[in-house]
Amino acid sequence: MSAERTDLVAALAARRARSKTTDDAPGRDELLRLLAAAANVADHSEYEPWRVVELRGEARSGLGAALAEGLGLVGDKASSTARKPLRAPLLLALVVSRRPSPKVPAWEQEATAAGVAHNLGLLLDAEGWNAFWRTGLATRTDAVRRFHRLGDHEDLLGWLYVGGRPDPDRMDKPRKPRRVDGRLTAL
Ligand SMILES: Cc1cc2nc3c(=O)[nH]c(=O)nc-3n(C[C@H](O)[C@H](O)[C@H](O)COP(=O)(O)O)c2cc1C
Repeated sequence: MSAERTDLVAALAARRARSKTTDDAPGRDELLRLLAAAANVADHSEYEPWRVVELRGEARSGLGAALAEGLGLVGDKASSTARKPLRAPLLLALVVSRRPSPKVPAWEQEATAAGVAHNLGLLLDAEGWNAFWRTGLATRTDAVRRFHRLGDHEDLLGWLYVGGRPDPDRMDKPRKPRRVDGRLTAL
């Protein structure tokens, strides 16, 4: 096995979602570079049924308000929900953008979009950023759809909360290897 392939296995095994971030975040050029690699997924008929929306600065407060509205919250509950997107400097909204097709059903297009999202999270992690995929009960509410300007053929898959690592040189405790023996069966 080549060294590059071994690195990929190690990067996947080491990936973890860390919630604490600094205010540092990857810029647009870095995101485009990582996205170009993350987009290299299995994609039936190459519909590219996905897109990603960057939310920085005030846009995160707009999302917070939409989350509270989507859940019909008022008062303190609305305020605490509205603060949630401020936990990271950059949120990447993950959108499945389906195309009507007799050949490639919706679930296949969703699998492709989810693949891009997983890849992007992994690459951000491997490049030293924090990336935490979050959703919530408000994710597919009308208020949140409107905020992201989704079309009728689109749905959110959640957000990657992205930021810097407070102490990049600190080694994480090695995580227990995933137990997968019962998940690989044969017929
Ligand atoms: C579609 C999706 C939605 C998720 N939503 C949340 C969420 O809202 N809150 C949360 O704590 N974890 C959520 N997670 C799980 C975290 O992203 C993360 O996987 C989990 O905290 C375990 O950490 P790990 O990825 O390092 O194993 C979600 C994962 C996926 C794939």
